Amino acid sequence: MVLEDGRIFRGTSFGAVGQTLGEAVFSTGMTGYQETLTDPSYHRQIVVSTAPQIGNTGWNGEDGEALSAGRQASGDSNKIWVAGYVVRDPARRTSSWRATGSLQDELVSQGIVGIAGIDTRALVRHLRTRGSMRAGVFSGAALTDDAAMLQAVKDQPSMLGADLAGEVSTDNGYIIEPVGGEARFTVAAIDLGIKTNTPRMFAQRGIRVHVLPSNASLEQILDLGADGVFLSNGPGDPATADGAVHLTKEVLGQGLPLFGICFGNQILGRALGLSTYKMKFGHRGINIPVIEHGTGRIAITAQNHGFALEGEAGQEFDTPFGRAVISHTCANDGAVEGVRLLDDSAFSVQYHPEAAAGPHDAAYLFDRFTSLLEGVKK
Ligand SMILES: NC(=O)CC[C@H](N)C(=O)O
Repeated sequence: MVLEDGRIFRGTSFGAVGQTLGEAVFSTGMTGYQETLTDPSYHRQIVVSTAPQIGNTGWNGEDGEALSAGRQASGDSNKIWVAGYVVRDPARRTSSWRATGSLQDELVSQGIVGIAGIDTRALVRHLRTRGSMRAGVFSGAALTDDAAMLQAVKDQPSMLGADLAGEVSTDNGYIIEPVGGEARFTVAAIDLGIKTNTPRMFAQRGIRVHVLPSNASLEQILDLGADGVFLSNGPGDPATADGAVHLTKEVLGQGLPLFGICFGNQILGRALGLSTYKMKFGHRGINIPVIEHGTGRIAITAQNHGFALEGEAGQEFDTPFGRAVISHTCANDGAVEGVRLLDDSAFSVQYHPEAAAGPHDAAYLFDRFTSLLEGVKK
């Protein structure tokens, strides 16, 4: 594994043999690697697991989060989106009643290049000190001399300025019906890299979800008779997502209820006039504490973001759509983790209340959105 600052880690091939390039980031989740690997937000990122042993539950047919890019048609949410995978000690044996195969075999069959046996603790400390950076993993015939590999790493585009939602979004809209069949509300979900569990959370609350491509228009949303709009998570630099920001302003102008997650939070924030920045090494894991201002309530959350909104805890500000507030911040470093309009008609969080993988502390946000739809409908 070659980092853009010239540091090299030598290990053994894990998964497919060959070459991969991406931004090296680390995740502190001790469980949930299948959800991480299939999360479209990880597109173009090489993920390093801080947990030393990975793979013991193998691979199964249920935990994939890659709903995007037409995967729903085949019911297969198991497309691996990470650019590469870095682990210390891969499990030699799969042990789970749900497993259909091993992690190693799945990486091979999907052509995902990885590396094992390196000092991941040293690598993570390096990324934490220097920040996330471009990297590459090379094995087999791709393993050339150090200077050539370093050049390949440096020749790739940076995550800063990367416009990636269109690469993971669905080409065609599709519908996910509510559990039980009877729809109380209809939500238009803008797919910027949507995870499988998000529409599932809506469906469990009696909501029919129309998943729309990232370039959907206000007319499409209005034609559906949507009661509300959802902005999904997704890869890339939110500063490039001008189309989604424009759509969000139109939706807010209509007074339609709006809810956003992660990339969706960055987009709502931008629509409200905030700017975004690239964090040093981001937040990726499933035990990250977030404070809700006003209530002081803390949620332990799942997160996966390398960018964040500018702002201060509890800060209120004027927008063309009414007054807004920085509603949530991270208890570890003060990063913005949520915004909302003070009239509660639009809100979003930087973390993952759909919790796949992760703790369920924040699931109430789906209930809050459902109540909002109820109130508006009444
Ligand atoms: N999970 C996400 O939606 C990530 C949002 C954005 N790509 C970031 O890295 O901050």
